[in-house]
Order: sequence, then structure tokens, then C-alpha cells
Amino acid sequence: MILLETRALAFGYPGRTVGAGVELSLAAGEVLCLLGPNGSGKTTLFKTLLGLLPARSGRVLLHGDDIARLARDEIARRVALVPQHATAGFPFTVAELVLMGRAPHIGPFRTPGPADHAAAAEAIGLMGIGHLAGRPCTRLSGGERQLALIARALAQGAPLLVLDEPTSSLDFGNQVRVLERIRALKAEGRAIILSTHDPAQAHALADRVALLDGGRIAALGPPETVATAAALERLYGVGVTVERLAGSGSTAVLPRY
Ligand SMILES: Nc1ncnc2c1ncn2[C@@H]1O[C@H](COP(=O)(O)OP(=O)(O)OP(=O)(O)O)[C@@H](O)[C@H]1O
Repeated sequence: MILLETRALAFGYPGRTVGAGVELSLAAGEVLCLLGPNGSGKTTLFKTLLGLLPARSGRVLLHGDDIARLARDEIARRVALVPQHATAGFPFTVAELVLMGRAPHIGPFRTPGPADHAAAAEAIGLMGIGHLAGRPCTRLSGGERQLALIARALAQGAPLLVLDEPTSSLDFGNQVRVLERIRALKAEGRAIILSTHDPAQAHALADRVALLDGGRIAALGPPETVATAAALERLYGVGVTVERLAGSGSTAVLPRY
């Protein structure tokens, strides 16, 4: 089942097109990894996939329906976002923040029910942040906040997840745990699109990789054919080594300093 499709999508801000010609589709159980240099348009594209920015032209389809015609709550039942930066303005606790992920399932003027509390508690448990549940979000480290935002997206229970650099603030342990969580979501049949500045993650996890260069998809396909040393060198403008590690089966990707 195709959960996300873009057709001739151009995206950007009022008066400024950042990218164009984007043709993507994502099926249930698929992981797509988006690689691209700073400013290439990853966050802007993601905001457009969520309907937070209108398409400049072309279309975004969620489960076959044009996002421009879907109500906000309906979009949130179909797709969840883990934002790159979330400003913690009001000091909600982590438990409250994660429970907010349930909002699209709770009718207006109603309060969360036992199923909502259970989903939030499960998400907190899966992310290993039970010890932070009572802590205000304004008093978290960057990595702790990132884990809380992933938990909120899990609690939302959408079949499609969009994760904007979900491991950028995480230590090695939490990076691996988040990648394992993404694998588990894939095994459940969810579709995941994530951006990262670590191409090794694309090799470790993605069914397909898209290289975003100046707002255009320069290449799209399996990591071993798309995230090659030559392609990454072109993309980032520096020397890159890609090496399959004997024994572990994983692939190391290193810039040449
Ligand atoms: N609110 C905005 N209005 C106008 N232009 C913007 C706005 N936010 C970002 N841009 C511009 O849009 C382009 C794409 O930015 P975007 O944040 O999508 O890049 P990115 O690939 O996510 O980068 P990074 O890897 O640094 O997070 C950049 O040139 C940026 O300066």
C-alpha cells in the first residue's frame, strides 16, 4: 500500500522556491533516507509532506488523497513528524508532551482516555525515557528532547513517520537504539522517511536513499548503488570513503579530513 506519493512537487516559502521536480513514493514497511548538504531543502520538503507548507506546485498524496484537501487532524492520523528543532516554550512535562501526540485521536472538548494514556506510556517506555516523564521539557538536554519528540510521534500512532535528523543530538547508544526502533517500526509495516547527515545510517537501515542536491533529487535507489563514495563526494564536495566492514556486515562512511 502506497502511503506517500509526490507528483512533480515544487516546495519552498512564499516568494521563494527551494526545490522542484520531486517524485517520491513510499509503501508500507519501507524506509527512505534523505541525504543532502546543509540548505539543500530537506526540512522544507518535509514540512511540505506534512502540509505545514503548501506545495509551490505539484501534489502531495497521503494514502492517495491530496493533502491540500485533508483536515489537519486527518493529516495527523496519517503522518507524524519528528521535527529537527522544537522550541520548548511552555514547560509541559515530558509525559504531557508525549500525550499531545494523541491529540488527533481525541475529539474536540474531550480529554485523553485510558487508551491514550496507555499509548503515551508505551512510547515513553520504548524510548527509555521513563525517568524523564515528570521533567519539564524546558529542562531537558538536546538529546533528551529529541527522544521525547520521537516518543510523541510514536504515541501518535500514524502509519507514516517523517523524522528530520532524528539522531543529530544523540550519543552512540541512543543513535543505535533509535535506529533499532526505526527497524521495529518498519517490521510493523510502518513507512518511514528520515533525513540524516550520517550516510552510514542510510546503508544500515534504508531500503532506498534519495540524494537531495539544490532542491532536486539527484539520485534515488538502494543505498549500495546510490550512496557510493563517488556520489557522496559530488554531493558534499569533499573526499569520502565508503567501506564495507568485514564481519559486522555494516558499512562505514567517513569524510576524508
Ligand atoms: N522560513 C524560511 N523562509 C525562506 N527561506 C528559508 C526559510 N527557512 C529556510 N529557508 C531556506 O531554504 C533553504 C532550504 O532550507 P532547509 O532548512 O530546508 O535545508 P536543510 O536541507 O534542512 O538544511 P540543514 O541540513 O542545514 O538542516 C535554505 O536556503 C534556507 O536558507
